[in-house]
Amino acid sequence: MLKEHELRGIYVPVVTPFMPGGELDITSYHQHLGGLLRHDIQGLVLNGTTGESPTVAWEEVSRLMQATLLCMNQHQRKIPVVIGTGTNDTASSVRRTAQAGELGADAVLVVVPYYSRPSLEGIIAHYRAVAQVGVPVIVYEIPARTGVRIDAHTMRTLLDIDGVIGLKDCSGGIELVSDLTTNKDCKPIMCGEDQYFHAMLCEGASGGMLASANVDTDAFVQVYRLAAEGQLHQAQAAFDRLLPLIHSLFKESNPAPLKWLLAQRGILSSDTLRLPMMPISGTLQSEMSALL
Ligand SMILES: O=C(O)C1=N[C@H](C(=O)O)C[C@H](O)C1
Repeated sequence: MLKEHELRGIYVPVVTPFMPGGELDITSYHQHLGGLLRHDIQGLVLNGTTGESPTVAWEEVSRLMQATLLCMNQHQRKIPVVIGTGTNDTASSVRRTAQAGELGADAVLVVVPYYSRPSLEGIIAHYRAVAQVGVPVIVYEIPARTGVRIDAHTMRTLLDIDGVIGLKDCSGGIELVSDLTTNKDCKPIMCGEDQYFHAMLCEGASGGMLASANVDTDAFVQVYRLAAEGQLHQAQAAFDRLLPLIHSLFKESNPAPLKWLLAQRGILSSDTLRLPMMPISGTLQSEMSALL
């Protein structure tokens, strides 16, 4: 089970590869994961937004986890695996969290319940119920996708829940992390907003769960390492070199640009997404060809 102090460094939210017909492509998954494990990353996230959780069935999450454990075994590299289990139904999130624990997850990533616009009391009760399962919980705040914004006061209440070990912050800026880290005992905050990675590290984030790290993994590891060593200017310079990549990867909905790039590089056999997600536009393809 993941401890608070292990929530640091680069965690890669892995893409879920599909065949052109939409079936899970475990061969591409193995190939991609094998490549990621060669880098000094601290963890993996399965079934996150980048893993297309809305269209991946739980039985497929289980196959992805089995493939992950096998691949780590083959590469003799065991790192923590976080599984996305959050939904907008508390009972289903609790059930999935228990199942993730049985599959061997070290922690679960639980998105703020979306769509039904629950009250803050409802959101707190949701996290209390999920945390009671006993698998460490990482709160996932992403208001642009959920339609609910958690203020710093409520976030402190969520982080105070026993069994919640930290936060993945995709709140759209650095205000939340700078507010929360004024408390030196704050639980770890992982940046999930790729373009603010360096800025969030400067504000006290402990690392990042970054879709872009599927691509230039070593460069993200280097930014983290330099910042952790206090070499903030060098970290900034290294991060600035990554910005064109990050901007391209988020010009259309993640993970469509990322899958296109990985397929062009021959890491995935196809850039297939499941509807309603669509492959990237021709305009973005031409623009991103420069990244090849
Ligand atoms: O996979 C995730 O979870 C991530 N989600 C964010 C998003 O797609 O908005 C981006 C982040 O890099 C990883």
